Amino acid sequence: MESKAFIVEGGHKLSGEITPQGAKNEALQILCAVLLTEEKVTIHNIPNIIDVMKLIEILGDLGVKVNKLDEGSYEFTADAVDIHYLESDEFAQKAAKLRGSIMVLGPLLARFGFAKVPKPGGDKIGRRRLDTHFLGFTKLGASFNYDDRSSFYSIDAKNLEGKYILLDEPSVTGTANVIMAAVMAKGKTTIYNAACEPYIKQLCRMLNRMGANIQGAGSNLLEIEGVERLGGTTHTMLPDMIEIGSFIGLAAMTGSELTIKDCRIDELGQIPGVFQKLGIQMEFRGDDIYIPAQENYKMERFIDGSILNIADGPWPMFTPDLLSIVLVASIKAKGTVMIHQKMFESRLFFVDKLIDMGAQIILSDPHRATVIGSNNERPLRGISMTSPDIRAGVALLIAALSAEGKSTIYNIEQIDRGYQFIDERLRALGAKIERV
Ligand SMILES: CC(=O)N[C@H]1[C@@H](OP(=O)(O)OP(=O)(O)OC[C@H]2O[C@@H](n3ccc(=O)[nH]c3=O)[C@H](O)[C@@H]2O)O[C@H](CO)[C@@H](O)[C@@H]1O
Ligand SMILES: C=C(OP(=O)(O)O)C(=O)O
Repeated sequence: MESKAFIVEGGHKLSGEITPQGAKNEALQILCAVLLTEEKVTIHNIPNIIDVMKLIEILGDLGVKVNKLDEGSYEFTADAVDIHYLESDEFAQKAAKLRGSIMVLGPLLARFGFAKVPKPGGDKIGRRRLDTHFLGFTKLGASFNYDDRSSFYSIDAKNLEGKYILLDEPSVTGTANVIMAAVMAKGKTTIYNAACEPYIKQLCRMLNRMGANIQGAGSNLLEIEGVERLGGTTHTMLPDMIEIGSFIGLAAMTGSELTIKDCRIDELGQIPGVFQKLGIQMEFRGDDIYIPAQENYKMERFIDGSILNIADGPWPMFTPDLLSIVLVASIKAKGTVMIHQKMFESRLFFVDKLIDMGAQIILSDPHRATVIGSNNERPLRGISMTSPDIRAGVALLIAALSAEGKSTIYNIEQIDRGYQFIDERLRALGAKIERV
């Protein structure tokens, strides 16, 4: 995709049904896990987004046979991995473009005793340290080196041995990496303070189907009994919960009646409840979320009458990836809310664009923004803006679709990194978006 901007004509109501794509952050883990076996792994519901396609390309370059079966369905066979590819300039360039590339480390270490990656890419949303990954690998017996000049992290180990590992923080990609390193280690590994997102649960389920022995999936205490080898399997990605949350925010801000199909509501944790706290009505119809057209909605207060505060935290707390969407959805509500982004320090700066559009927001510091909702009395106005990161990008797109007049959003590669054909899918609901 060569395009650079979306031109959005705001103020149109959307309506209809939309089906979420497969989960981006699950896909990045699951794709790396195909490196753990020389047998065929079939994966369904793979989202067609930039980050995922880049990772598939890297797997292919590493020698994994990639066979596309259908839209979103692929077979992978890692029976001839060329570990020397990790030394190439091409790998350095490609792997540095996405966050997910860091998760080739665990499986390559488990299978080949060596791995390296450049400093990974992903959103520039504050410091994104990787200590947890290397703390885990070194506990299992690997030696670790960081080359400051080339920005390459490398690890190697003749043998990995199961250990008790208390993670310093429940890092999502860190937990996935340590699990993948531990599944074929000798003996028992216990990971405490593990991340427990549905993504990690899905990864554990997949690995168990491949022959691993992991107990505790979905909790913060994982017990892994090492096995000799893993075999092939078939895996289907969950619907992307961040897309689901984004569509709830979109429906609310544009006053649209939308049905979000096949949501796996059982795996959404706090997500629907947080949007309901903003006053957004929704109905669960089987596994669909129905959102009626709402001109007005009123934020709740806490039981003692104090002002609402919505903060992120490691799962099962509210995911940081949806705070930008919650923030934008609160602009139209009646009431006041403090949005507290605890985990990242540069994810709220996009609010200056919302302020330019007419929103009443006070950015108190890099972590906290207070939104004084308009009760739908002061519509936003369209402006030109640049998308700083994936979720802020979609938050700005939602704001633009709800605004009076025309907006231009630049740097939409950020949005395409994580939302599949978003312009096309929203046009089908009646949105006026042009890709230029
Ligand atoms: C490819 C991928 O899957 N990316 C996701 C993954 O990134 P990623 O795995 O990189 O994020 P981590 O879970 O490692 O940490 C995210 C940030 O939160 C901080 N932190 C973490 C735990 C904690 O208890 N306290 C704390 O402050 C970390 O220091 C870091 O700054 O998880 C993040 C947190 O859900 C999401 O935003 C990213 O979309
Ligand atoms: C921050 C995100 O992605 P990444 O970790 O790939 O930068 C995200 O998905 O919101």
